[in-house]
Amino acid sequence: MKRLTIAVSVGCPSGIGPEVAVHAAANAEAEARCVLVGDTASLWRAAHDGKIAASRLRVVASAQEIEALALGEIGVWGPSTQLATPAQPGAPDRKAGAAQLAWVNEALSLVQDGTAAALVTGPVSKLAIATSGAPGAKGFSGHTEHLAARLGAREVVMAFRAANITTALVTTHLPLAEVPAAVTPDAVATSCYWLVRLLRSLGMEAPRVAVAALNPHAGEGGMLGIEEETSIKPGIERANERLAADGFFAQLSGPLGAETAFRKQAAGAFDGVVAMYHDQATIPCKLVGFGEAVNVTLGLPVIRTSVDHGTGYDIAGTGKADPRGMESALALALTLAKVHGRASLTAGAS
Ligand SMILES: NC(=O)c1ccc[n+]([C@@H]2O[C@H](COP(=O)([O-])OP(=O)(O)OC[C@H]3O[C@@H](n4cnc5c(N)ncnc54)[C@H](O)[C@@H]3O)[C@@H](O)[C@H]2O)c1
Ligand SMILES: N[C@H](C(=O)O)[C@H](O)COP(=O)(O)O
Repeated sequence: MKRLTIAVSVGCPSGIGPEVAVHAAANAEAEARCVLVGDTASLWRAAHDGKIAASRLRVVASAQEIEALALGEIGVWGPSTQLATPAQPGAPDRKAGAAQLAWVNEALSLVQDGTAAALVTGPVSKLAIATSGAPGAKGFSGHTEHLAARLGAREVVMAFRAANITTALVTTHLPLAEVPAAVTPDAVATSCYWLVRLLRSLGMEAPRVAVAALNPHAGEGGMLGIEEETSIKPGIERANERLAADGFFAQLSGPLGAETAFRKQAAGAFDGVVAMYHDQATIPCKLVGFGEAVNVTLGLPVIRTSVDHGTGYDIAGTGKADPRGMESALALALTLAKVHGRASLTAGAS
């Protein structure tokens, strides 16, 4: 059996990231060799609290040591940045913000240098990172934007996959007031294109995709907004042209009222929905799949998935955190790595 290494940045050490990461790594498919990147003391405490034998955690410091991990062993990346003072569950310390960002970058490096096949990220505090003063942290608004900038990705699309909802966003971490201007034909086309690519990677040869409207009732013939005519319809046309040029077939429908698009997808009429803004996608997705939905970044030169939930400070260290989101994130990363190899869903690769 060929095993693939998945590098996992564990997220805020005062949140539920370390516990869900250790738990999910302990239950991961045999083909996934997990290497956790975070504060070692927090990881050992999470294993102890989660009743996972400490003997299953092994500190590794090189690609060779990772390769040598036995079935059932969980790698802990020894060169990870360490905290100067122990993290307190549920009591985030902004000083840990720099470490959270460092772990993302360190786990990414393992993918970039070929040691790992995919990156899975645990939940971070955006505020702690953005205010940490660490190089590259100012203005941190999420992994999606950070990874795109760090990797020089020309296009990046945030997507979520739950049991019966798969959705890609046209805009991500943006104040709502700035959304209409950001819903451009190009942005709509990019999101449609990458959602089709994701669905194809998951085995759908001719995905059926609904493109949501921005305005109530799809603009009601212009009475309730014009973006459907000025941006979304031209965006769908551009997406169809790009997909055809790349030899990909898909049925793009829309703009459809967002409520209709998601309701029909949940009922099986569509394989995916393109959403115009963050909460238009995350509310339905997390309503039906919270705790097990996966956040996946499309367009990067690496495979990156993540949990759909946040740092859960109110339950950190209590044993209440549901690890299924991290388990699903590991499983999707493994699936994509098997389909694409390390090269990921990059433009040009099919
Ligand atoms: N992938 C990420 O890095 C990511 C994702 C979402 C939010 N965040 C960040 O997390 C912080 C807190 O955000 P929030 O309060 O909006 O969302 P949250 O997901 O942390 O918490 C919302 C509620 O859901 C519960 N919850 C979350 N995960 C759970 C799990 N696995 N099992 C059981 N219950 C769970 C929490 O206890 C809380 O009551 C913010 O800083 C936000 O930016 C990070
Ligand atoms: N938008 C995500 C969610 O709602 O779950 C979350 O904020 C994390 O986003 P990044 O993957 O960009 O950090």
